[in-house]
This record gives sequence, C-alpha cells and structure tokens, in this order.
Amino acid sequence: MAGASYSMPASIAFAAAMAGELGWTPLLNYLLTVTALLVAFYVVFRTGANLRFAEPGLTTAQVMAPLPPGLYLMYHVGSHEARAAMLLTVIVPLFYGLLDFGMRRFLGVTAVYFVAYCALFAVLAWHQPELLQDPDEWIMLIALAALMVQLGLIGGFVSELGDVLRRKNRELGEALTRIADMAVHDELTGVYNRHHLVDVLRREVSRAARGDAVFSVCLMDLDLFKQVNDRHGHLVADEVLRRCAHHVESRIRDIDTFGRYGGEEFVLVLPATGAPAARDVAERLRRELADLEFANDAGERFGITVSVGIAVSPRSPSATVDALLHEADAALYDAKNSGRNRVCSAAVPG
Ligand SMILES: Nc1nc2c(ncn2[C@@H]2O[C@H](COP(=O)(O)OP(=O)(O)OP(=O)(O)O)[C@@H](O)[C@H]2O)c(=O)[nH]1
Repeated sequence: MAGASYSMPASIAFAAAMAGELGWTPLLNYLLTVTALLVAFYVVFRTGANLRFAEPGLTTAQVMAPLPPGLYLMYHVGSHEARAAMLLTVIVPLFYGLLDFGMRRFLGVTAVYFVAYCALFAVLAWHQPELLQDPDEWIMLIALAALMVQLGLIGGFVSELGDVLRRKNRELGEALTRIADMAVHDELTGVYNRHHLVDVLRREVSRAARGDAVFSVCLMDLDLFKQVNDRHGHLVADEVLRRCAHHVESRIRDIDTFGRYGGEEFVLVLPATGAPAARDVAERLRRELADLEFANDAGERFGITVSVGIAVSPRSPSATVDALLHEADAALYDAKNSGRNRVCSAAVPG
C-alpha cells in the first residue's frame, strides 16, 4: 500500500521538476522522506513489530503517512494547476482505508486531510496574499471540500458494508465450526459419534495393516438399559448415558477415541494397545461405571453396569472395520450371555 501511495505524487513531482514548476531540492527531500517511510514500514512489518499495535495492518498510519510529504510538495510547487494535480494523488491513500476503517474513523481521517490542506492554503496565502484573490484557489478549496464530503459519505457506506461483511464472515466461520463439530459429535452425550468412530477405526485398521502397531476396540453396552428407561423414565436414562459417556471420556488417554456407536452402545478405540492392556482398561472402566450412583426424580438411587466385548486388530491387509466390529460384537454377546457386567475378548488373531 505504502509504495503505491508515494509513487504517483513522486512521478507528478518529477514531471513538475522537469517542467521547472518544482525545485530539485524539494523533490530530493520528498524522495528521501518517502524512502525513509517505506523502509520504516518494511522493517516494522518484517520484524512483526506491527503485531503489537491494536491495528496490526497499520492502515491508519499508512493512510496518514503520505500526507505530510505530500503537503510539503504542494507547498513548494509553483503553479496551482500542478498543486491541484498533486492534491488529487495525495488523497488517493484514503481509498485504502475504505474497507478497513469504520465509518467514524474514515470520516475523521478525511477531515484531517481537509484541515491539513486548509492549513497549507493558509500558510501559502500568508506568504502570497494574492492567492486569496485568485478564484481558482477558492474553487480548488471548495472542490476539495465537496470531494471530501462525498468521499466521507461513500467511505462511510463502504466501511459499514465492510463491517457487515466482516460480521457475516465471522458468523459464517462460527457456523462452519459448529457444523464441523456437530458432524463428529453425538448430540445427547457430546462424545464422538458413530461417523467419527468409523473414520478413526478405518485409519487405525490401515495403520495396523501396514504393520505399524496393533490396536484394540472395546464395544461397551449398558446392561438392561431398557429397565432403566422403564423404571426411571427417558430423561433420567438420558442422563445416565451422558454421565457414563463423560466418565469414560475423562478416564482415557489423549490418543484413545471414545464415542457413542448408537443407542446405549459405546466404542472405545485404543491405539498401540494389545489384548491384555485393553482388557485391563476395559475392566477398570467397567468397575468405575458400576460404582457410579444415579438418582431418579423421586430421589431413588440406582446404579448401572456395562458389558464389554474386545477385539484386537489383526496385522493383515485384508482386515476391515466391519470384521473387527463384528468380532467385538461377538465378544460382547458372550459377555451378555455369561451374565453381563463383564469383559470378554475375541480370540486373539495370530
Ligand atoms: N433414554 C434413552 N434410551 C435409549 C436411547 N437409545 C437407546 N435407548 C434405550 O436403550 C434400550 C436398549 O434396550 P435393549 O436393546 O433391549 O437392551 P438392554 O435393555 O440394555 O439389555 P441388554 O443389552 O441385553 O443388557 C431401549 O429401551 C432403548 O429405548 C437414548 O438415547 N436415550
């Protein structure tokens, strides 16, 4: 932005110097000043010092910085035609503020530009009182005032539009995050959903197929959950599901994945875990869940138990998620059939 803000006044100033309208010394001073400003902005951005400011893009500074050197050029230029041409280029940086500034700041910066030019005109008129008699000077001042008002209104409108766009963009970003979150989480319990579990299982199956590591799957099913619903009501049963899910989620490693597979059935994926360790984990969780205490609306206390079926991934390229879950399900079936509240493992693959 900064480079573009200086190149136009610089080229007009150069043309004015060639035409004898501007001395070479003011031109040189201008070029040195804007070079110093450009280097300063470059260093600030390059070193990341801009991040310490409330406005890291430094738009206000970048819009304001070309004004003093521009006024300096206009002060030294000979004819008011050349000054008018420079004035047009000096106000160009204002456009860079259109999208970044809010309405108030844009109007404020526009006002500063206008007041600065009025000050320049006053100084010029002090040294050359005949300027006050020159209708062209007044026309230029009035034209600038009208231009600034127009620019202020357009700028304010665009700024507001920018605000709306930024807000909509933020809302869209938040909505996307929510949707992405909903896509992988179970609505009732907040733990991962079946869709995500299957994704994780697919990843683990292909990793195990490459021979990287074995992993285990625990299929956990709340025992006699129909009775919980029938005796204590759907809402209390929902709360049981939530608490059990949160308990397990809080008691596993970061690398493990736990989620609700459906109904009262949960899946725990244990990467880099063989059958004995998976069994230990499942046993511990089974005991802890059996120790949880729940209460219905009448204050009656009750507990629940879970049955768990464990399957360990085979190191085989032909292994599939379905086959693994089928094994875990068969082990869970054994656990249910042998009295519930227990952990059963599928036969360990060779
Ligand atoms: N409150 C509530 N109940 C659910 C939900 N999902 C499934 N259930 C209930 O869970 C019960 C599962 O019952 P069954 O499949 O017969 O199994 P069970 O009673 O747990 O018996 P076993 O699995 O053999 O120990 C059914 O009554 C379902 O209505 C849910 O999101 N909320």
